[in-house]
Amino acid sequence: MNIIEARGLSKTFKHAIKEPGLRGAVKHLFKPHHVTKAAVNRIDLTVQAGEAVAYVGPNGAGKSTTLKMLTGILVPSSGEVRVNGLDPHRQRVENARRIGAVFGQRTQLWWDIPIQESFSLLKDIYEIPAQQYKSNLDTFTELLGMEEFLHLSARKLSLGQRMRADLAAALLHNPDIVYLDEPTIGLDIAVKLKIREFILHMNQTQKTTMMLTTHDLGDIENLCRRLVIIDRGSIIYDGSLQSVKDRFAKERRIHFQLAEPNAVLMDNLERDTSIHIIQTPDKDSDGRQLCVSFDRFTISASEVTSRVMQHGEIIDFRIEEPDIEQVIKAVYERELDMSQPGTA
Ligand SMILES: Nc1ncnc2c1ncn2[C@@H]1O[C@H](COP(=O)(O)OP(=O)(O)OP(=O)(O)O)[C@@H](O)[C@H]1O
Repeated sequence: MNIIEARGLSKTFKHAIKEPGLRGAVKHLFKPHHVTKAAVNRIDLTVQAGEAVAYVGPNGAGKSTTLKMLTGILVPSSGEVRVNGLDPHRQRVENARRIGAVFGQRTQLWWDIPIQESFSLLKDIYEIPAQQYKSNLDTFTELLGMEEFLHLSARKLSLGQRMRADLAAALLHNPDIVYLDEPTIGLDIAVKLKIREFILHMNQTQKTTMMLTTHDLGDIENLCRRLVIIDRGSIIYDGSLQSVKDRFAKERRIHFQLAEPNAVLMDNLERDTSIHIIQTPDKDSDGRQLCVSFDRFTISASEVTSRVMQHGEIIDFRIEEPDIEQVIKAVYERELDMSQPGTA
């Protein structure tokens, strides 16, 4: 079942163009000049109930604007969107009952009252049955380690404590779908792991659909099998994290353990234009470790291995997994053409 369905969804914003200085301000007052810019440009997106989707892209790509349209905060300029069969903006109240949202930079908790009181207010607002409320609160307190700060007000919490409380607040009413905008931003590794475990737990046990925007690749690798990349308002990739690696990680590395130091092999590799030596056997090593890199769209791993084997005996070898961080960085920096499938 599709829980999110967006077709041709767009949002444009009008930006005022002012000349600098007082003259520009006066001129703008009498003859305002605006340009219209598409923050989200005709995106199609469907998400199945129970999926965990990472929605990523460089700064200003349109991630938050998309989430705001899905939550009903912003009205789309054009296109269609349905969440749980509802129009998120027109049926905002009904939609809000069935979703949860965590925006890393803001809190939905009351600033000056104890966290447990905030939770209790949410119980009344969402009309959560007493038993469900108690069971969720107990489970969340345990999983997120909230016991020690339940009596404190949001104002007094550290960022990590507040994020845990915000996450609990967003899920207390058992929403079908939760939007998480940078849920681990600025957190230390221990809290990050706790939050990831909790998200994973809710996704797996309650089948809560998770839609997550993040710049933290650890969040993506640990939580989401599906990756949607948006750039300049358009979706440029929608697929698995693994296939991003398979299709776009150009450079591969192989680590060889040689039977013995081998000058002839090294000479041959130095002359081979498709293979680059990363780590030459030197005085510090025993001369038997060799690491080479190659462009996998130009030459295959088996061909590299066979070229090495032509000149020397190999005891062992290991192909290094491509670094997803480097791939995503290349996508953001527009070094990769996402419309071109890989050749291998
Ligand atoms: N209320 C607004 N008025 C005018 N322009 C806006 C508004 N909100 C967003 N924009 C513009 O829309 C574009 C997309 O912004 P958005 O916040 O969706 O990006 P993002 O992908 O979430 O970025 P980030 O990773 O930096 O949070 C940006 O160019 C931004 O300046």
